[in-house]
Amino acid sequence: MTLEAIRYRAGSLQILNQLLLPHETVFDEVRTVQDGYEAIKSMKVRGAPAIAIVGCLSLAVELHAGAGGNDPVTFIRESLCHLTSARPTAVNMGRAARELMEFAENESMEKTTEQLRESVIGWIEEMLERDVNDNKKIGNYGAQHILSGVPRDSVTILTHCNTGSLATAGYGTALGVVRSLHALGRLRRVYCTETRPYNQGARLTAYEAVAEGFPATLITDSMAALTMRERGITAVVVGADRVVANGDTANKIGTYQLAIAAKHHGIPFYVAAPSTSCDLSLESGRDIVIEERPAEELTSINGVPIAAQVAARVEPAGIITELGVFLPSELQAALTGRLTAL
Ligand SMILES: CSC[C@@H](O)[C@@H](O)C(=O)COP(=O)(O)O
Repeated sequence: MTLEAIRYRAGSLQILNQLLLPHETVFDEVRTVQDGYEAIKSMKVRGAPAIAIVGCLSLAVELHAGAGGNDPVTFIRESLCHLTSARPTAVNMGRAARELMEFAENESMEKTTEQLRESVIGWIEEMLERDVNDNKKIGNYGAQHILSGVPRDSVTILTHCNTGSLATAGYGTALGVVRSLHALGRLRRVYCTETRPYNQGARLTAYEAVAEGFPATLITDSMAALTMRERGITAVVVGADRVVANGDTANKIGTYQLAIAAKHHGIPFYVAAPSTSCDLSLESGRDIVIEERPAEELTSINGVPIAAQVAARVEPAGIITELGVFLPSELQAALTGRLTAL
């Protein structure tokens, strides 16, 4: 079974409102490009591939109703530009916009406006099917690769954020690898990080794991390094919002520290992403525009304030004890009385 997050038929689009999960299953109607933009911006729909698919499908629905009149190309261009601005870090929407615009401009040279609308809708509808097929291949490649290192054993995976059916047209990317391992009977357990501040791991990945029957354990983000040390993690597998030419990857906040902890523990770290998430026009990760979300997403949960409104930054330079201030390397000596603070 695979969860359904996008319901589409010609002229009609409904999306599962992921802000209400796991408590409520509500499908919202998307009738216009503006509805699509708002659903993406507010994160009713999220995950790089799903953002692009829902954005483009919202355009398909409006085109089906005749939007753009005698000049659909201008309408398509303005709509794609608007949709791309909703979540800039995930490259899939921007890339789909570029490719679709090129297609629409070519089609407009030899087709009537009605034919143009139809062929653009057809192009968009293919995105849905392509994404599911790509994800199944990612799942298969990833599972086979990970299993090649452990020929007989089951494996334990740690993943971050939500990269499953809810973040794609179906099957998932990093969670697709987990899904394939489970289907092969080789998944011992998947550890899912809660993924603060928006809790996609706790609200969405844990929900998918229960729905699909994966053996899963939810951990706080702060438990990840210890889990790597104590729980026999075979591999860390995460998704991507954008992978650039040198392999640098932008993904949900917290991915960087997982990569560092994995390296420290000698655990292989994989990024599972379709080629539509790759952006070879950028040389390094420093060129990626990183989306800044509202501070309230950290200081409240579902509108309930949970924190004082301060800006905090932690850069520990030593360990301050009642005996004095010590470097980590000095602590043992300090606590056993062999060293005194200056
Ligand atoms: C297949 S989803 C790939 C990425 O978009 C995913 O790893 C991720 O970080 C999602 O973040 P989100 O902020 O929930 O859109």
